[in-house]
Amino acid sequence: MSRKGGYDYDDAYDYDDAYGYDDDDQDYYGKSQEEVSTLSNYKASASTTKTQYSNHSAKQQIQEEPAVSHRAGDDEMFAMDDEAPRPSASFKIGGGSPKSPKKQAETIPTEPAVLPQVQQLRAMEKEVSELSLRPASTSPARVPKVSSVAKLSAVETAITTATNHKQRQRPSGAKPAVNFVVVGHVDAGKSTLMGHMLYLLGCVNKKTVMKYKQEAQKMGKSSFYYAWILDETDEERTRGVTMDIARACFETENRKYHILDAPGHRDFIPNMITGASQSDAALLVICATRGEFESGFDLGGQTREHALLIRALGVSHIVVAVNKMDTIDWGKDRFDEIDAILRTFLVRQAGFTKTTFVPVSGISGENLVQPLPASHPCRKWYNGPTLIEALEQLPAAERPENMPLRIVVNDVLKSTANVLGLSAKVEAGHIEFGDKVFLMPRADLATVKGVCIDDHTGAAPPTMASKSEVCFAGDQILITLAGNFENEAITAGNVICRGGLDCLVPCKRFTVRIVVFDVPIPVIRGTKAELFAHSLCAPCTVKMLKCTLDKATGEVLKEKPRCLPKNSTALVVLETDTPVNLEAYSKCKPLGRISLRANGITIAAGIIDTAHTEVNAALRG
Ligand SMILES: Nc1nc2c(ncn2[C@@H]2O[C@H](COP(=O)(O)OP(=O)(O)OP(=O)(O)O)[C@@H](O)[C@H]2O)c(=O)[nH]1
Repeated sequence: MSRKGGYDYDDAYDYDDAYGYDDDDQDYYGKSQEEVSTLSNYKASASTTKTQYSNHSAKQQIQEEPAVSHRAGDDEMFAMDDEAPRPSASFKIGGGSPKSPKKQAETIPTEPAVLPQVQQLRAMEKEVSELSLRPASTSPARVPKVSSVAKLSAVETAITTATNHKQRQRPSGAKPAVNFVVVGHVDAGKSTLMGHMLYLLGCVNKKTVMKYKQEAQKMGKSSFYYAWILDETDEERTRGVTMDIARACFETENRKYHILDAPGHRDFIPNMITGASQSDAALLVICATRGEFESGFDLGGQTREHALLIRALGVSHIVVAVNKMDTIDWGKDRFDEIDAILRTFLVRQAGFTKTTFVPVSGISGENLVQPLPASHPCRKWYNGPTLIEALEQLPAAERPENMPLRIVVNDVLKSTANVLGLSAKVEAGHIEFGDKVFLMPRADLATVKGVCIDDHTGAAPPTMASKSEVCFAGDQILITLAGNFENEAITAGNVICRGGLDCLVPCKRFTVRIVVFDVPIPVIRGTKAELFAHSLCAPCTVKMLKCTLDKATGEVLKEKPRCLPKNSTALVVLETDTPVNLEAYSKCKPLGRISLRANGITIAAGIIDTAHTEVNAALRG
């Protein structure tokens, strides 16, 4: 890529152009409730799936944290009557909790720590998008070791084997799908809020919720029963902490939603990254309780880190749920205070252009689905949307449906020597029954025996695709493949592609444009890190520091710098220990975004400029 004249980096970078926003940032305050569309007829669509991401979950130890003082009291939960739960303005709180975010609190930085870097990253994205020459033909998984000799010949076969497929268009009447990740500081109430919303939308029946309520009470965790709708493992329920990404779907009149509920605890950031890298939008859940918002937002709090990460991973649309409003009596002053601090950060530092703030209570269900009644204290000062209305207003994402097929494997649901049942996301292209595909990086040839959108309704996750339909970019799918597989070798982070020119060639070496986060130790040649991208996690080494770049202009500041201090922007060469499924951002955005973590912190994020696939070039002439 030519850098003649420098990159067109500009502090006043136009996010609107790059992300399709309008200039008129809609503000819901002051809008009458009547102006906001009412969305009462949401259809129940599906329940939840917990994706098993073994590498980043249960084995990790959570540090002890002090008690949280603002919880729904165990004995003070509203009683569940025969009707759907009613919002309760007089809902009380109390009780203790085994965990709290307070330990992570330090000081709020006085100056924007990452603003230029994030802007720089956005500028990088824009530039490579413009330079794109042709349509490019869940917890992350450690890359398994593969035999390089066998793999090379298999990859050669894939590159030289064109696999035919039919051109397809998504039916024009199909509802757009929105994938959104739910993020926020530990204990902000993410799972409770989403679980309650699924219940109110009719995706989870009352019997199930009652069962969870009783079981949670027995375990002394009665305030967590809505969270149990998403937190399905015993360990999560005992600890009251989300550890893995939980998936769920629901459908409204206009949209299909796929939720990825991410863990808030910093030990599980890699799992959160997996969710974020598959999402079009984010729901950031903030705890309005005094002291808790501050803990989450201070340096080291996950509100800040999550927001920066999701933006760096290409998520540009965000809705902020200001949760636990019941703990502050739905006070306008506190809401405004949070809005002012957080909006400034999200816009100025993280680079989001449009942010919608919605006051809610996940535990009582207020303002999630039904508008607040006129007598509600919040209605004195808030006439904006309910949470579901705010989600309905997220723009539909553009889908690269006619690009070369790229399907990222999130989970292996069933695995035998001849059949694979996978949970996956189509990032580009489309797929249907009978298609011949390759499973990278091993380049195993496979035939699609079943593929369908993952919107199951059963309590337990399915193991196989139940039907066959054409699935397109953006769809979360279940797919069944027939072939000859080495079971252990198929993991999350594998990518399904076609052969020939559309083949995704695994490689180890990448030139990447990164922004360095607020790191205590500079990045140097030889720095070891974990590279995260889509569902992948691979050990890597910084092999070369090519140059540092000017934040404003993108011009080369210094060739071959000796180190990259915090907040710098640079072009580096990374090498993974084994070949991985990534490609240039200009060819496929979801496969071209990476973040680097070392010693438990995120040290950089960036986009792939070049994937050095020599074998690809040689074979294709
Ligand atoms: N008072 C009150 N308590 C809430 C509300 N929402 C959640 N909680 C409580 O906050 C605690 C944490 O809720 P979770 O839903 O597990 O929080 P989380 O953000 O999903 O937690 P992690 O995923 O582990 O970070 C539970 O005790 C909930 O009952 C709310 O709106 N009001």
